Amino acid sequence: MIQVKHLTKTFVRTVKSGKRIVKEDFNAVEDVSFEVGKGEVYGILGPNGAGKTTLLRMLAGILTPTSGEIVVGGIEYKKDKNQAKNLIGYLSGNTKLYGRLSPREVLEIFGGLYSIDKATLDTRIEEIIELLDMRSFVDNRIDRLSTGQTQRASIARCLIHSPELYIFDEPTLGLDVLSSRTIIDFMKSEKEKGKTVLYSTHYMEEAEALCDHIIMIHEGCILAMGTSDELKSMTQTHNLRDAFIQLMEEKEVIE
Ligand SMILES: Nc1ncnc2c1ncn2[C@@H]1O[C@H](COP(=O)(O)OP(=O)(O)OP(=O)(O)O)[C@@H](O)[C@H]1O
Repeated sequence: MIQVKHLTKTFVRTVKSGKRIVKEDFNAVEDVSFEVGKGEVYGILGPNGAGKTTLLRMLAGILTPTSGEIVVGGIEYKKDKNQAKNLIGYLSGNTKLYGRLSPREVLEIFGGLYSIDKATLDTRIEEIIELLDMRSFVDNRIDRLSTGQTQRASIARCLIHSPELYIFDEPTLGLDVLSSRTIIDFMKSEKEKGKTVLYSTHYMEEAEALCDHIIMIHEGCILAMGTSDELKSMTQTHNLRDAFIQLMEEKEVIE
């Protein structure tokens, strides 16, 4: 469903060198390659600043890579980015919804942006309300919703055009167990329908339970990737947290 080949993003950062402040290039994402098949759930794990958001923003077509290639559903970004982006539902880490509207009104506006006809849109909105358990708050103002309800409304907005690939940046960050559960169940049910999910998280136990494959990244590079069992056996650990710490320590020793 998505192929990522040698993806790199270089930013400029400011560093102090003696008494001088100098600018230098650094790679927030460096030579990252992987492939996610249809109907798979891939988790991207990494500490703060590892490059997860930068990577997902490039995959969602929001940020232009410095080098490398992205192919979504057989369509190369370089050839037709808009067509490729139509296959994607992207949830950013800082999605803001208009507080005075209700989730239903947001969905109607986004449906209009995708030129979905009224009857199809009404049916789609009903499906999404069921899927994300939004019935009790779908007609309330967004600025009066709880954090978990607001997050579900943000996810709902990404679903309106029935994308094939979900790219979610920390969808369960800061949510209680019940709100997280709704979103995790949603990702599982979409996988069963053949949809593909690529998402970032800091929650190792969640990734262990949900993901078919895990990509561990550190300082922009892939540390390791595989199933949770493969990562644990490769590091001779019993959980992903220990596997990750071990892989980071090994990398630091090599450097
Ligand atoms: N537009 C930008 N310009 C310069 N540097 C940037 C820019 N965006 C991100 N960075 C830097 O790139 C690195 C990776 O940031 P990124 O937000 O991708 O990490 P992350 O893994 O998502 O972190 P977190 O888990 O804290 O959200 C960081 O050092 C960050 O400061």
